[in-house]
Amino acid sequence: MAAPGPAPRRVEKAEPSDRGAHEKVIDVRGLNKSFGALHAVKDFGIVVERGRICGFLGPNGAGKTTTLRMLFGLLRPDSGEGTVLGFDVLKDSREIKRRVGYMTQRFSLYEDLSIEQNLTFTARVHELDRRRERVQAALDGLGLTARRAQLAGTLSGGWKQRLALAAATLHGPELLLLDEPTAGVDPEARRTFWDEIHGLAARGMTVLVSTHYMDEAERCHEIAYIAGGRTLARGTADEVIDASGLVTFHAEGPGADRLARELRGTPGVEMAAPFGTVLHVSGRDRAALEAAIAPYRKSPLVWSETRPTLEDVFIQLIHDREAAKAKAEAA
Ligand SMILES: Nc1ncnc2c1ncn2[C@@H]1O[C@H](COP(=O)(O)OP(=O)(O)OP(=O)(O)O)[C@@H](O)[C@H]1O
Repeated sequence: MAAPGPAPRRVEKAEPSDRGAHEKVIDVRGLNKSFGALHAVKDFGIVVERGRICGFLGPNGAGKTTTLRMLFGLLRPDSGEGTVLGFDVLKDSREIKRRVGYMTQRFSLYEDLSIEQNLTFTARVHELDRRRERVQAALDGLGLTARRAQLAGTLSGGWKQRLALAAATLHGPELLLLDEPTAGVDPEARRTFWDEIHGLAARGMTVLVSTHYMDEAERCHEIAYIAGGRTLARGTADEVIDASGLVTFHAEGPGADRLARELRGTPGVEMAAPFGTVLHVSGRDRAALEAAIAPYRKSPLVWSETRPTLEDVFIQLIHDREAAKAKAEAA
């Protein structure tokens, strides 16, 4: 498929040989996308360097899929600028698609084709050379050579996702955009999938992966958290936790988990949530928080200060957003 007119040039001058670890594989700013009256993505910007795994988090409807689709060139941003793999994100969608692997939220392969047929079909769609060789390498990589004739629809959820990953990487992309790749997959299969992601990143693949799982967020080199189309937090997990300014105490002992309701709404307590039999209580005003929990700091409960988790921070971010929204509506 020849593109009409002159071939797009990478905006950055770097050639493959001199592209180092700090190359900005994704470098976009001010991306906006609306669907009618709904402003789904607002002034989105992100830089992800080569070989990094960036987790993309946020509540349902936050704008993650829309952003991934814009970065892949499937959806044209209404405004914004920047590059993906050095190509202009607004103008060079064809070049970007050739070099990026995209795994959609739903299993998008053919369930009534065999594993091998799915991979061969994908190789044809990408007009790849050495198809047989590439498909064989993918089958070997998956450990599925013996089961090459098995229908994809008969695979377990975890294996389906690994097959989808093999299909998404068959054309040798430099960047992977993964949209909730392990949703509904059991913990062991998720772990295997993540080991593969880390293996790919160690070999120079850059990955932007959306997820709702906190353990997966913690397995990323860095994260971006968005809600209502806006980026609310960005950095490594430690940086995001530090920037939150949250102070967290946890209480253990009989009935600790049941204190959550009592403490919610008390001045100084911005979040109170049970985790099993343990209670997490967080706030940003240490003095007010300590005053709020003081009446309960007695036997048989054992209290200690703990580092906030990413989940504590994300819950906090959502509360802040809802409070700001309520205030704006009331004004
Ligand atoms: N093609 C479309 N037409 C109209 N509205 C859309 C379209 N695609 C997405 N939206 C809306 O844009 C908002 C953002 O959706 P998006 O799928 O990007 O969120 P998300 O963060 O990926 O959510 P989830 O975690 O549930 O997958 C939602 O309100 C969604 O309903």
